[in-house]
Amino acid sequence: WKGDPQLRYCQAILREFAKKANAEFMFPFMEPVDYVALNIPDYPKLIKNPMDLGTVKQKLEEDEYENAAQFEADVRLILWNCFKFNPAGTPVHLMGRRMETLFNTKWAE
Ligand SMILES: Cc1ccc(Nc2c(-c3ccc(O)cc3)nc3c(C)cccn23)cc1
Repeated sequence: WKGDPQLRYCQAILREFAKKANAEFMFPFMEPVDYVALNIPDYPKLIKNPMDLGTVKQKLEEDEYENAAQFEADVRLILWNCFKFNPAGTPVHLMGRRMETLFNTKWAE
């Protein structure tokens, strides 16, 4: 991925997501949803394709993305899962909206 400027930009976006200044709304998406710890046993019934930014970072570093579109699809999967499970207006849904806005802004650059 180091050769592909688009994938290099994906890494810059992950660094932006990981900034302490963004942690207040990024934390639910940084690691896989631990539905046991969070006491949401229905999660795996509802969300068939879990995704999180830790997994995205690992896939990028292990060259699993052929192009930036595949990276974008995984980031949007994180958001769709969030909006599907967390109803509109709930704290985590609102955090997802803030992540979505940040991503759309950086992705459009
Ligand atoms: C009872 C209840 C209700 C909602 C939640 N959501 C939630 C999620 C979450 C993230 C992405 C996602 O696709 C689904 C859920 N992550 C969290 C965290 C880190 C702390 C607290 C709540 N969290 C947890 C428990």
